[in-house]
Amino acid sequence: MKFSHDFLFGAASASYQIEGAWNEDGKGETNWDAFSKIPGKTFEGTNGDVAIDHYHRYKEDIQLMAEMGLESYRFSVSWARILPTGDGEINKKGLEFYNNVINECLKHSIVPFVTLYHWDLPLTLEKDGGWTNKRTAEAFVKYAEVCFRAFGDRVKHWITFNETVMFCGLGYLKGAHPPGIQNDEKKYFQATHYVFYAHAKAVEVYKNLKQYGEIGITHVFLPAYSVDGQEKNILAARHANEYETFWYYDPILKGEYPRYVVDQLKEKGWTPDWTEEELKTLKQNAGGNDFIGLNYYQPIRVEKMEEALLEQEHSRESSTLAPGNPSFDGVYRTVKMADKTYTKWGWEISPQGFLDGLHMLKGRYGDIKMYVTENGLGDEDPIIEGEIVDVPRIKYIEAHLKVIKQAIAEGIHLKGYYAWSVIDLLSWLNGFKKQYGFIYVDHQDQLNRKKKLSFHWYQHIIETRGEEL
Ligand SMILES: C[C@@]1(C(=O)O)OC[C@H]2O[C@@H](O)[C@H](O)[C@@H](O)[C@H]2O1
Repeated sequence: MKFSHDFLFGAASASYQIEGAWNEDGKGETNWDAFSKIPGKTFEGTNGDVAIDHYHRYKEDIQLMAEMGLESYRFSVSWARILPTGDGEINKKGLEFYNNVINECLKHSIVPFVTLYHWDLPLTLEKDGGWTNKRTAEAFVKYAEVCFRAFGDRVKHWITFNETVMFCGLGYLKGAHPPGIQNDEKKYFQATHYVFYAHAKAVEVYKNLKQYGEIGITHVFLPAYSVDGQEKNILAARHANEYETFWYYDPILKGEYPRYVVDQLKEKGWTPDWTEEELKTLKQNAGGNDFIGLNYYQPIRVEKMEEALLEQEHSRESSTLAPGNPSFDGVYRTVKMADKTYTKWGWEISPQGFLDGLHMLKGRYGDIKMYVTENGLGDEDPIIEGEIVDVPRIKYIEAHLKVIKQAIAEGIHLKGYYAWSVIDLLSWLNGFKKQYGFIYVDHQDQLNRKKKLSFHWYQHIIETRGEEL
């Protein structure tokens, strides 16, 4: 059986990780431009000043995507190229660049799928409290409207935010991302709330513009499973799902926060300073979501933590989502299990975990349309006689596409798959060491691009619409 004709085979990237040109053509400075230059913050001091120079090589890159037969390209807009100070004057050169990228996609019949926020925040706003300040939420809504009006005649698929749990969790709990704050639960929950509020307002603005495209949000999908059948560990997995999944999906799809978490935040003094108007906005716009984007890489296996949580000193290494770490509140820890398989970065490889998780989501949220907006293998690809023979990536993606096909057959409303990433790019915490792409970038030879084995494999899958999977 083939994937249906309206299922999109895509691949993804993000502005800070590919563009470079960090201070060109009027672009404002971002939190990542500044944070990445603080000694010790990034792997081997890597940063996005040049990245893979997509800003100047986007035509070549999109041409390669066309050769792969890519049906859709998910990329993000750098807010600071459009509004250099976050909520001030529009930078026309910024609009011009993304118009060129969109037009280049359409020239090759590639559907642009645009993420408005993939972690690079204008520095002016970061310095003014970032996502813990409502000003940032209000500035985001203005920025989103500028993008809708500038690109919405050609862009019909919009993602507001990428992986809120990552930029809020790493920004305010682990300190591995800007603003580099550790263990501040109150700020963490406040930031997530203002992101959800900004999302709901952006949905409202988009629907009022009547551009008749679709809008949603992309979350990490990290289904938690108990390590065994013990009641205490089953409850620990429930706790993990409440904080890592339902806290993120409920306010978007139900328009209200999960009671389980709200009650506990109240006890601990972590409740966001929200207003009735903000909560009403979430409720009123929940129905406006056309889809939810899932970034699935792995499930987590959890057990109850018995010992008290000591104040955690986090590091970049302890922030790369490998198992064996306690949850921020010390209720559970993630566990690496002997009978599972893992990537070089310790992420479990579990297509079955994805399938089971999809049914959990459908059980809680009904028949909401879903896209897999990221899935892929972070690896150090083998090079044999000058060829990048990334067979592990082919096996990883093949296994997940098989499960996606099965999920659709079992009634899950999945309408697209975006591999992370279309091309090797800068990893926030792993520099250029952790590769995800179908296209190799040679940092020893002028960032020249080279097709990997997986490029040809994915080209065949798209051509045959996955019939043989
Ligand atoms: C943490 C990490 C990684 O480096 O493996 O997860 C997978 C992927 O998620 C994306 O949303 C990030 O933009 C990209 O940089 C990757 O980040």
